[in-house]
Amino acid sequence: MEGDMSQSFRSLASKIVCIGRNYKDHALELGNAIPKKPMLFLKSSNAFVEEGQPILIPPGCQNLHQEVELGVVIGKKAKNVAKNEALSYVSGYTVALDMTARDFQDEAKKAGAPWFLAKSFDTSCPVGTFIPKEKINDPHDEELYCIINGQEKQRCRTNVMIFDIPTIIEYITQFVTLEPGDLVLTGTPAGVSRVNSGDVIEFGLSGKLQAKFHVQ
Ligand SMILES: CC(=O)CC(=O)C(=O)O
Ligand SMILES: [Mg+2]
Repeated sequence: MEGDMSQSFRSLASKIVCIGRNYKDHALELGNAIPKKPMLFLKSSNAFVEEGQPILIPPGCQNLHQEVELGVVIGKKAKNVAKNEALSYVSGYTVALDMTARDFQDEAKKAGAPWFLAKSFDTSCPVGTFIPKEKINDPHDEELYCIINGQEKQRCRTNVMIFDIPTIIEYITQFVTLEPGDLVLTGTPAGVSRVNSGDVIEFGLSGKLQAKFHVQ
C-alpha cells in the first residue's frame, strides 16, 4: 500500500468516484431504470468530511437525502485493471454517505444537465474510518445500515449489488486512472429519505464500523 491509511485518509483521497443505481430496490424507489453498465459520477475531494465535522445543507436545497454506501479504498495506481486482479488494488473499505440534494438532482435530470451541484457540494461525502482489507473477508457479504434520529432508514446486505466490486474497478479503470487513497462509492440500497437541520445520522457496517454525523 502506498500511503498510510491507518489514521485519516482524507488527504489521500484525491477523487471520489461514485456508482449510481447499483441496488435494484433503490433504482426502483426513485423510478429509475436498472442500468446495463455501471453508472458513474464524481465528487470532488472537498465533499469529504470526517466525524466531528457537520453536514451542511447547500444553499437553496429543500430536499437533502442521505445514501449510505460501501466505500472501496484504492491502494495502488490502477489503470486497465482486469476483473480477476481488481481486489489486489484495494487497500481497504469504509462506509460513507452520498449526500444528495435531490431537488437539485431532479432539476438537473429534467434539464439533461450534470448532477455536479446535487452530488458534490462541500460536505456531501461524510466518511467513516478506514477498515484494512484483511478485516473484511468478503466485501459482498457485509451489512450496511443507516439510522436517523434513532429511526432505522436503511439496512441491506452488500450481496445484492448489481455490479460487484471487481466489475466496477475494471469498468472505471478503462476510462479513469485510480490513485492510492481514491475512494469508490458502490451505490446505495433503498431507504433514502429527507434529512433536516439538527438531524443525527448514524451509519456503518454491522460489527465493523460505526459513524455519527450531525446535519447543521
Ligand atoms: C439516483 C442516485 O442518486 C444514484 C445514486 O447515487 C445511488 O447511489 O444509487
Ligand atoms: Mg449514491
